[in-house]
Amino acid sequence: MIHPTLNPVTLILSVVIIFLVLLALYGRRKRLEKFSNLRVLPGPRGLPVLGCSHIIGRYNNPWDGFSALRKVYGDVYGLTLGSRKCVVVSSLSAMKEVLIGKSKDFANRPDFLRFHAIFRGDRNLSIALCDWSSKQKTRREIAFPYMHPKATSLGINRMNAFITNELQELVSALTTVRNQLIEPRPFLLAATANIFYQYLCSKRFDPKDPTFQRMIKIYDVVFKEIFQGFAIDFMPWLKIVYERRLKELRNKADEVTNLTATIFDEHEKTLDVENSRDLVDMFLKLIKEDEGCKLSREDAEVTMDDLCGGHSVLGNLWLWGLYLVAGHPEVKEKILKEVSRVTGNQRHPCLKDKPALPYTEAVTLEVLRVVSSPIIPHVASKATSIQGFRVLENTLVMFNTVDLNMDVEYWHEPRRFKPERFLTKENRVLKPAYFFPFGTGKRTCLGDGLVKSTLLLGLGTLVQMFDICLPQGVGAPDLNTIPGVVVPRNEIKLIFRHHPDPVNASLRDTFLSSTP
Ligand code: HEM
Repeated sequence: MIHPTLNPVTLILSVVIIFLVLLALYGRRKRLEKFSNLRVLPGPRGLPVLGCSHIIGRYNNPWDGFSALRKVYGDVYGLTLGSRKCVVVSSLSAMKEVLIGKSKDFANRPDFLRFHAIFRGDRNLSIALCDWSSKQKTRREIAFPYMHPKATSLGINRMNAFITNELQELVSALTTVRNQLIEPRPFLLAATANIFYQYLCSKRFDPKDPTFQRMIKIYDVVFKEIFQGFAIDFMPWLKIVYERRLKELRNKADEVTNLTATIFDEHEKTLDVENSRDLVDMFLKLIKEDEGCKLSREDAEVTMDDLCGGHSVLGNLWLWGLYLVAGHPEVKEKILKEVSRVTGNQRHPCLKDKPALPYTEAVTLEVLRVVSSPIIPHVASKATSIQGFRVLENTLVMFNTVDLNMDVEYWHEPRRFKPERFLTKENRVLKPAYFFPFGTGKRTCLGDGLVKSTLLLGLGTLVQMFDICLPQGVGAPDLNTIPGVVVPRNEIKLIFRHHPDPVNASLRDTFLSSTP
């Protein structure tokens, strides 16, 4: 019997609402059932507001903190940093599960306020720090082949030409300060910036151009920002305190943005869709011709900011490389011997020489291992699991590659700088599957080709031309303090001496006659 105050419409609505509530409850139960087979992540208990930030904050290098916690909680553990749920993965199988096996579940990036500030207020404009989307798929599909030219292609010839020309410029610049104790960083950054701008945008700057120098400085600041963890990342309510700093960062990034916009304007005026000159042209062509294309000019510009900014990462890695080589005279000797044999010291090495330079290539891999650049954190786009542990949506995943690259299970004497570990008995380069310095899977690095090529020729050429030395009284690099520290904490100083005769005498004379 219908209640006298209940009309049929109200009744039907009530039934529908009850049905929907039951359905939602059933769905939730099903999800919980699916999840109930999963284990709860072990990990330290956090404090209100701070989470476990106070534990990690005790260490000089956060990766030391994450490694210490691994000893207590295992290869996969959870912790909160501020208000963010995080998982730290340290074993090879867990990393592969996240990056390859479940790459779809973990394809997003952290939503840090700093990342928005660096990329025009919207990190999704950037290619490295955006969440996964069809737009990201499109721009990776264009950028990836361009950044990885085939061995016999025109692209590799261009890459080789830009690298070798800039190395000549660099040798000239270093010749003017030979035998002096110098900070090589600005020299290296100018060289890598010009390699990148030429390869990506067909643009070369005079190293003394103030706009160029300012741009390099800005990228240096921005790059340091990206690689440092800040309280605001995990406690976004600190925004009020950081407001000024975020604004400064945004203003700096805007200067670079203006430069890129000018480069795009110049390209647009002379665009020939049949003959793309570079990656800028390829993006402009796509935007012009493909009506359904989700990529805007702003997306393309910020993508270029992002890729060109990679020169700063490479400059720092190269600096670490020179420091490590200078601190290991036996390695320096072997590079010199190999390069001299291959070039006869009548020329500098080029990319065609790569197969004949296995030792120098092994040195580049050893530099990458020792420096152990962290993989940019990933974020779970849905509730999922790692190694049977429950992981909630929006959880941030950090990869402890420092532990992996220093694990005695994989590496003999991991805290020693030994390039030979990457060589087979037949003197061939072998990169083991447990070593992936550029990440792996859906969001793997786009710059690895340029990085490996520049580092190979950069180390080979500079060792060929100079006896690179540490300052007197400075001991060999301490391999306990370098891993995970992408930007050297203290400015590295080196001396570039000319080799005594007869090593590369003719090459050296070329530079001496052309420099004051
Ligand atoms: C100098 C040494 C470098 C190292 C060791 C390095 C390493 C890495 C790593 C580990 C990742 C994360 C992969 C992942 O999340 O799974 C990454 C991402 C990325 N790298 Fe590099 N990188 C280097 C230089 C560069 C350079 C020079 C460029 C630019 C040309 C570049 C462009 C990128 C981009 C765009 C991504 C993000 C890709 C995406 O999210 O889809 N990297 N890199």
